[in-house]
Amino acid sequence: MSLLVTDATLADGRVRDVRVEGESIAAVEESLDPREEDRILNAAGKMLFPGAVDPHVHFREPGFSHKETWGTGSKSAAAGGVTVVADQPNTTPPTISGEAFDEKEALAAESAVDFGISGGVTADWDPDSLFDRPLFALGEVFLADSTGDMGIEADLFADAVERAAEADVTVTVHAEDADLFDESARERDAGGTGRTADADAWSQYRAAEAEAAAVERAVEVGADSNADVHIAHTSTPEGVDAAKAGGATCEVTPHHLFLSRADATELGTYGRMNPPLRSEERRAAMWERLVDGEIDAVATDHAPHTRAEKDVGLWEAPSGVPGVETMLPLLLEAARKGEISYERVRDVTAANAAEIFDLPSKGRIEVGADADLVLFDPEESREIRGEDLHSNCGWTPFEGMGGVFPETTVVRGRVVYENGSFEDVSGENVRD
Ligand SMILES: NC(=O)N[C@@H](CC(=O)O)C(=O)O
Ligand SMILES: [Zn+2]
Ligand SMILES: [Zn+2]
Repeated sequence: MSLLVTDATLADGRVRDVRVEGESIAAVEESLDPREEDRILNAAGKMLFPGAVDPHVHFREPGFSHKETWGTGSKSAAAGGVTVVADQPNTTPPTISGEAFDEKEALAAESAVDFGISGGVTADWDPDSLFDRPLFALGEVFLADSTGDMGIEADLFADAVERAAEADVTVTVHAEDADLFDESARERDAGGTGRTADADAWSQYRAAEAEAAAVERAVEVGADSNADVHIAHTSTPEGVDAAKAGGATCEVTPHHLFLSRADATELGTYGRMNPPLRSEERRAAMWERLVDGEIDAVATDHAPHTRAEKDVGLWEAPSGVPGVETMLPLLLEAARKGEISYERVRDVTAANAAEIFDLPSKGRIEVGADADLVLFDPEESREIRGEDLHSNCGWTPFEGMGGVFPETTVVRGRVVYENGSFEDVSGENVRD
């Protein structure tokens, strides 16, 4: 199969024709002649980006198919322009052994987009069999409990980092120090359930200081073993600065860029996640660090839970929000408004994660790269609505905000999504 995308505007403003042969990009030229067998995608007036690489999703299988499946999660990814996802280990069973990895990989055959599977660490892990598998990364390694209660002790963390360094696998870290959580915040909870709860008490509880302290520890341990450390979902400028000072890479989620404690009261438990929403001032500082180039990548931490699970009190509700379908749309909307450049959006959603996680064929529109592509009309902004999205959870914390959504998403040369419809194709493990 061959595909010819004509007159596409690239992130840097160049207008190009792009020819796809098989799974790869074969040519990027000012003008290419169509061949008889070509499927033509007329991109006049539209922009073409490399498919986004999201190194942090929770697609919930095995164990929690009522929240999300590889089928629904990956469709949500494709409809949002994400062509590679990396799944996290807090499933049931947790991905802490070779056997658990194999079980998850079999389920991931349902994925509409390419995927990676990361291995986790608990006191019961089996590093020998786990490192025998093609891990996307070791992590997220939980320094404090989050969904799945996989928080680990300092000694085990140091052992795990050493093992990962020996295996040349990047370690991704959920960096919060539970010793610095403010237990007194529980008393300041005003009550209520679901939307009527006030998630600000959650932000007070999992205090901002707890992040930088844990990041500092993680980068120190990483330096001792000469390991590659990547800090997951940094939510504070202090956390980012500690990561960069320690030589680590880091990511930020869309919810820490586009939401803050100012939204927590309205969101209620639907705004409860780890790390929690931060002050408006810290949110703005994160945005600055993203635009400046200090934050390496945007990753969604797509963590769906059902409405029934969220419609309880603040301290009983599970942590996490969905986001894989709205990351690129929110960033493209910000670019449309001139708040960030298209080139920077391209880099933080695709090229940088591909580089950090060693995916040389992903994340760029160049001859020889995988033909993972997203086509969109940069002026076509619409309201984000939970009911329009494809995640099984059916809600979004970004309800009512503007987004520029993909029209067409291509994974290794195959159109997987076009104007609301999916084609029945399956993704592959990026490490196979
Ligand atoms: N971020 C969250 O609040 N929740 C995540 C786990 C995690 O990434 O910590 C989940 O799996 O639900
Ligand atoms: Zn986490
Ligand atoms: Zn996560």
